[in-house]
Amino acid sequence: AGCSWGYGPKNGPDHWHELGFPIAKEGTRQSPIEIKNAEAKFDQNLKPLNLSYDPTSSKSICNTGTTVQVDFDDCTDRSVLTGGPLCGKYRLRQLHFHWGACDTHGSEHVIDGKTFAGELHLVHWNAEKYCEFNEALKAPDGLAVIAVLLKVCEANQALQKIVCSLECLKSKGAKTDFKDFSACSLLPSCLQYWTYPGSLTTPPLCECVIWLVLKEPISVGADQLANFRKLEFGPCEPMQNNYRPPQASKCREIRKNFE
Ligand SMILES: NS(=O)(=O)c1c(F)c(F)c(-n2cc(CC3CCCCC3)nn2)c(F)c1F
Ligand SMILES: [Zn+2]
Repeated sequence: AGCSWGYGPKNGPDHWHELGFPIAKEGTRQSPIEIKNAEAKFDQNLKPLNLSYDPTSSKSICNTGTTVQVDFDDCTDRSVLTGGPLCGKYRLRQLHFHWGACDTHGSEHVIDGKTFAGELHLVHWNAEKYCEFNEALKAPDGLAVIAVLLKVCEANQALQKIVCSLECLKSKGAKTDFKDFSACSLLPSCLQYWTYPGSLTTPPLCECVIWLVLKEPISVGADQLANFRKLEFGPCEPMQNNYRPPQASKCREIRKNFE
């Protein structure tokens, strides 16, 4: 079954196409991409994002072996995203992070040539149109992921609950209860965004994501981010640089809801 994918020199993004995910090379809407603001088209028909998250829907937090992830109860419409370019109601399933070995890089999306220290992804799926998540993965409008860029400056109080739980999540597969977490507390005050059709940024790289990249980053403290790097991919392998670099835009249109 070959070696499983990761972010190392032998199983990282440049190898994913030969590890069972040919779409990595052959896909037409792969993510992330570089966003050039001047080339993004303002679309007045784009609605504001409408988030309604129930803090009691958070369940657990785990080290998946490639990221740290908070899972939510997505069996009913407890935490949903509507509006923006979306048709229908998208249920929040999980949130997770990507980050670098140092504060100069680690984000997946690159904005006008600028990389950020990390990126938060809030993963939603179209529960109005599809019966389950794995079905939504096969549809061009199956998922909606909100991407929030992380910039290193003052510490972020809303992140602290996640940072505090990291010490018991060091090893791959570690998992613990994570109740009453307010996902919307992680969002910046301004929800202006760029949007484009893309994919999961990790295998299986399904081309099922409507991306919503927020223009305003959130802050993260240098020591908060240092705690993320104490997690491990595997024994003695610090979890860092778990990001995919920008992929070919292949003449996709990027729209924005701000001028
Ligand atoms: N970076 S991203 O693009 O925001 C992003 C996502 F949007 C995801 F949905 C996943 N994802 C992966 C699985 C496992 C499934 C395991 C069985 C096969 C399908 C995937 N569940 N969610 C993911 F890993 C990820 F990185
Ligand atoms: Zn992600």
